[in-house]
Amino acid sequence: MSAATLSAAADPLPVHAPSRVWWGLEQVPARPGPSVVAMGVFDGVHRGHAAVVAEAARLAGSRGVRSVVVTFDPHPAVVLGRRPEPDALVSVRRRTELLLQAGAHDVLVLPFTHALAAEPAEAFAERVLRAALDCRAVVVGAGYRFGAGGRGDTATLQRTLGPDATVVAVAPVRREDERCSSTLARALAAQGHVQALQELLGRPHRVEVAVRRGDRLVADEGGPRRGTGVHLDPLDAGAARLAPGRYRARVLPLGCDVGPVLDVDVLPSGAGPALRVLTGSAWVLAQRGPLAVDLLDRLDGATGPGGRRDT
Ligand SMILES: Cc1cc2nc3c(=O)[nH]c(=O)nc-3n(C[C@H](O)[C@H](O)[C@H](O)COP(=O)(O)O)c2cc1C
Ligand SMILES: Nc1ncnc2c1ncn2[C@@H]1O[C@H](COP(=O)(O)OP(=O)(O)OP(=O)(O)O)[C@@H](O)[C@H]1O
Repeated sequence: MSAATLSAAADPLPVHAPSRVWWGLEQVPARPGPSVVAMGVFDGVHRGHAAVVAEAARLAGSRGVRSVVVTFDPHPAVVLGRRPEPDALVSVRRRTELLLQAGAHDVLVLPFTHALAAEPAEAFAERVLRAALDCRAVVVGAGYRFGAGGRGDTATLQRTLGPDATVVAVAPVRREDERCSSTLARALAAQGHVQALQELLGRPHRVEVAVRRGDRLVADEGGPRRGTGVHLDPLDAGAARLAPGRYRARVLPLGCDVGPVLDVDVLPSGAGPALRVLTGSAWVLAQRGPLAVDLLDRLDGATGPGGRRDT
């Protein structure tokens, strides 16, 4: 379909309208305007995901329409019992932010339920992509499967959306010799390989925290040692459990892009990472709002994949 045909279609939401996040299909406006859709889970928004979202944004831009990411939460593998526990790399709220930063105009978060898992791929493409989102093109990674039994693929999308629709399969983005995936990213986080994780994500892995006030243990002047510092509470339980240990991290007021590099402990804990800064406590306590902790290096001897030291 030509750009002219697409722009001639009724579009009550102009392409320059502010970005939106729709929490469920019921929040999608009745006539959202034509779209280019990128589809998948996108936990952590790694470089492979970013390539898919960027391709959707590029196609949408060339056609004068909006790009919409359709994402599922919780992860189908968790809902279907293929993974034992919720272990997302980032919360779904942060995921939506990262998807918008990667170039999506809008994000549709669909609750993944057993009922949805049973829906055939064709029915999903018809109901959500075509009817709700007026989708003119779909972008997924090569080999992406969806729908009941995982039977939907790019051929299913082409057949259901018709010959005028464009279906793009993005070639696998790799880190070293491995395909980037959220599974790999979660494994690197769990092993504390934060440098490798940064290469995979294209940015440092971030944990957002609140400073626990009135709980300062011991002043850190005189050098870091266990039992000193300020506790930081993760803002949401979505972050995958990071390997306990000592890290070097850039600590930033949320929304800013400058801040000091501090030593941070990730403490063993039952419910996600609880953190403690060991240096710069005075700076941390002087901050008013929540902080972002961008993990840069492991300081206590973790080795990278293949035996390479991560520090
Ligand atoms: C619309 C839709 C999207 C899906 N997307 C994903 C996905 O992104 N990643 C994933 O692992 N499974 C996804 N699934 C789950 C599988 O495709 C499939 O439903 C699941 O493997 C259930 O298979 P079963 O019927 O053999 O149990 C999706 C399912 C549906 C219905
Ligand atoms: N390395 C990659 N290169 C290109 N596209 C990718 C890559 N990884 C995932 N995609 C695509 O990005 C979208 C979202 O990916 P999705 O989260 O479903 O897969 P994933 O990263 O392999 O996650 P998981 O490991 O949890 O299954 C899908 O369309 C998927 O095919």
